[in-house]
Amino acid sequence: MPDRGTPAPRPLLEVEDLHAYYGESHVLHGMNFTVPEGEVVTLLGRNGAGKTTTMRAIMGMLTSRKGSIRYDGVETAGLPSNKVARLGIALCPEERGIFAGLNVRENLELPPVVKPGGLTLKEVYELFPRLLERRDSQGTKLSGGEQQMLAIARILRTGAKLLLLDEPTEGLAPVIVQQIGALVRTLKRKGFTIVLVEQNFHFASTVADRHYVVEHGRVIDMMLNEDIGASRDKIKSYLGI
Ligand SMILES: Nc1ncnc2c1ncn2[C@@H]1O[C@H](COP(=O)(O)OP(=O)(O)OP(=O)(O)O)[C@@H](O)[C@H]1O
Repeated sequence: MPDRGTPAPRPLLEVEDLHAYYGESHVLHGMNFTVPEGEVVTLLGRNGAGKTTTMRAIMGMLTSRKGSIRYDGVETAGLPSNKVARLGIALCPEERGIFAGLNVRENLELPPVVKPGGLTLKEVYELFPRLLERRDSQGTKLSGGEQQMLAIARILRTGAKLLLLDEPTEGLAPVIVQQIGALVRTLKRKGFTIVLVEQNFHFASTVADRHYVVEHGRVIDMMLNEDIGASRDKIKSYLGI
């Protein structure tokens, strides 16, 4: 939790005047935000605001982009996604990307280790006991919550330190959303830095240190989670809820 009495932690990710395009369509119009090391930061905003596109641009998955993205002081805006991954950034996409024909263990064995420090299978199973129980089940047989856990577990295998989680609670029952919340808090305690795209503001407020509000491809506001009580009406109007 940021404390105004102490200096802010150093920024791990700095996005500056980021523009991105799909063909002729100009989608990000100068995104600016900073992610301090060790924080959980959310990108909040309505459908189509540009949150997923921002994650994909950070990951190097969009070729048509301009502006600056610095990770740990290194400019990454011109790098392809495999090089971005090797610096220690991983994306868990909204569609989860589980290999349906492979079982849990095989899905966990697939990701390449890009940096030392990735979780071993044993460590993954300690963190996700449910995945141990389900280790021989095929991807298609998993519940939505189990799939989401597997998708997050997979990126923890890589050794990444900055985790980009795109709508991890989407379509999940409240009890599973709570489990994802507990997981996010555990990952923060373990020292990961997390950027979370969320439409579920209630969930976001239970895990995040700060929130950036995205509208029409720009960040239009930033709020510390500790101040969120006073900003509730403003947020409701931003999100149309
Ligand atoms: N592959 C694509 N080709 C063309 N336009 C796209 C593509 N993906 C997204 N867009 C457009 O870019 C804009 C931003 O989309 P983006 O998915 O980043 O928004 P979002 O804030 O993540 O919303 P959502 O929650 O709906 O995913 C939208 O207008 C969307 O229609």
